[in-house]
Amino acid sequence: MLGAAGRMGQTVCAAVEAAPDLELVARFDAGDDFSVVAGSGAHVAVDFTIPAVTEANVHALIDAGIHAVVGTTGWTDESRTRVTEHLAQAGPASQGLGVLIAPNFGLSAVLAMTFAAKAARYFESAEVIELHHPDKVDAPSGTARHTARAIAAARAEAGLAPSPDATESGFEARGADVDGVRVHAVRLRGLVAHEEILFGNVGEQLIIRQDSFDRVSFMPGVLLAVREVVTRPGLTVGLENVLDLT
Ligand SMILES: NC(=O)C1=CN([C@@H]2O[C@H](COP(=O)(O)OP(=O)(O)OC[C@H]3O[C@@H](n4cnc5c(N)ncnc54)[C@H](OP(=O)(O)O)[C@@H]3O)[C@@H](O)[C@H]2O)C=CC1
Ligand SMILES: O=C(O)C1=N[C@H](C(=O)O)C[C@H](O)C1
Repeated sequence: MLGAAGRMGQTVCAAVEAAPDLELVARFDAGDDFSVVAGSGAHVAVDFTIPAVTEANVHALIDAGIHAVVGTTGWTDESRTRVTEHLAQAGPASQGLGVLIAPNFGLSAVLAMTFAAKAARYFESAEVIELHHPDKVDAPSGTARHTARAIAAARAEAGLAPSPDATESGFEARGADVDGVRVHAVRLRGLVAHEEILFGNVGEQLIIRQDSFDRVSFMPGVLLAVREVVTRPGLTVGLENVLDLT
């Protein structure tokens, strides 16, 4: 487990230790030598660290011949491409390795994203609001970015015009622009991880909302990914692929 002492890391360690078919063989954190992982005999590593280090961790795991399940945010098209290329060029010890990166392992979040992508083509307006605990270091959330990109792709495929918006000044109040979809981030003590996707037409509105009230909500998805990644060579992005929701 990479990031073992973190909020997600501790929860994953407990879930793995409670799973009869899995064994926790190494806990790795900031300042530790990577030999803790490389020499552990691990088949699969789970990374919940920080955006600044997660890509380097994945490259080190590929070099060590260890499959990777990644929940850490901060991934870009470029960093994902580098992982795909590394997997393709990997030596004999790393042949057939799988890397599964998911912006969200919660079933409610994965379903919300899937439903939003399906709904996107039918509405003139679409915006995303993500709401999180105030200790989160990045904004907007990886989940909200993934959601907005999927909405944008569906809108583009359907030939929709940009969401109407007459705003002339004060654009900073309109949230981040993710591929033309506005994303708003709330940070509030008491929250864990929540997302609302709003769609509007003249005279009607659809709101899709999901709430992770506890980090245990991510664990079935993380454990499913740990079991599945060994059967999926190459890079997989999004748990929706494992759940057959695409
Ligand atoms: N995909 C999903 O379903 C979910 C994704 N996340 C994402 O997971 C990530 C972690 O979230 P969370 O657990 O809340 O964050 P935390 O800050 O609680 O945990 C991060 C952990 O990573 C450790 N760390 C920092 N640098 C390194 C390093 N170089 N090598 C190894 N470990 C390091 C930190 O140690 P230290 O504190 O000593 O620096 C800390 O223990 C975030 O990007 C978050 O957005 C979160 C929840 C669900
Ligand atoms: O930092 C968090 O807590 C979470 N991060 C992920 C994200 O940025 O989407 C997943 C979930 O929202 C919790």
